[in-house]
Amino acid sequence: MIEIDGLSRRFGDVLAVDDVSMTIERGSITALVGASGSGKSTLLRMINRLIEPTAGTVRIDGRDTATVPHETLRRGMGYVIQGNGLFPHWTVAQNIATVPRLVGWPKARIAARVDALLDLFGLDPAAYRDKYPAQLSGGQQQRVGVARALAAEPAVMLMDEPFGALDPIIRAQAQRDLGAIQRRLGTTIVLVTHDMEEAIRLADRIAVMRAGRLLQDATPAALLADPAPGYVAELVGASDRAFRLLSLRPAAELAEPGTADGPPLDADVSQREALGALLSRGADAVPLAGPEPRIVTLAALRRRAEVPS
Ligand SMILES: Nc1ncnc2c1ncn2[C@@H]1O[C@H](COP(=O)(O)OP(=O)(O)OP(=O)(O)O)[C@@H](O)[C@H]1O
Repeated sequence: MIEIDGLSRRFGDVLAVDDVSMTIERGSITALVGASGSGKSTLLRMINRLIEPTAGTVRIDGRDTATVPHETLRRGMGYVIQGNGLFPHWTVAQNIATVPRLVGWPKARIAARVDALLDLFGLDPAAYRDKYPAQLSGGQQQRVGVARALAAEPAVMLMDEPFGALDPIIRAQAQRDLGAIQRRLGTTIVLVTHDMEEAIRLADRIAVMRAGRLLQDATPAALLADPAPGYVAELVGASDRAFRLLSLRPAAELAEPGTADGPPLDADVSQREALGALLSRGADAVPLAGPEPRIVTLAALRRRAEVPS
């Protein structure tokens, strides 16, 4: 668990982070969102003390990070930045092995870990371990960057716009990879992003920052259903809120007994996908695959999408 308490950082006249307190549960993904200059990166970098706070504390599993030597703290946390920061003259394997080597893992354990991570990220170890970063696509480089940050099995991973430079399709793939790996390894992830869709898709909690202050820290569903008035409500987007709410939940949740025309939708589609099918079929109800005949109706979706004004 990461406990941030009264954390501030001043740069000259600028209060980049202003008295932020929040708790990040172990094994969760927290997204920091907000406009450019709102203090997201500064807050992130104070967690591993790449930036020293002007005031306040960060405790990790109860231990004040001010009492931990910088080296130890940073090696214990993965850190990924936009553009991946791979060493160009090192092979993929050498890049991934950076921290395990520093902390003195035996060679065989490092080699096994490198191959396991390449596998995990869908890169064939035999084909990729000896390549140099310039021989990889941008998406592959980014995956190697994330693999490197995960190499020494850090309990905490800090990510600053990790997917910012990727095109939309590769970005979606990278987000799915990260979600799957996080669930498998139980890593605690703090992620800075400009992209609200990314935050909604990936995060267990979304922290919205503005001018250094934390305005709201909530689950995606709570943020969409009940955003703080003003900036957060604007950011969440009044017109998109209904769609975003529907994209979070499965259609099966709203299923009722009955039959309707047309091919059944897969049992695991989201409510948003069910709405899409209803609109494109011009129907009031669509069938949903399953052992019993069941349908999702436009009326049920409409009730679900209603957000208090
Ligand atoms: N090293 C520094 N020296 C002086 N000012 C800084 C420094 N780092 C950040 N700032 C200022 O602190 C404020 C917050 O910056 P920060 O990079 O944390 O914002 P951000 O929300 O991450 O922005 P972006 O999304 O553009 O990366 C900005 O006004 C920035 O100019």
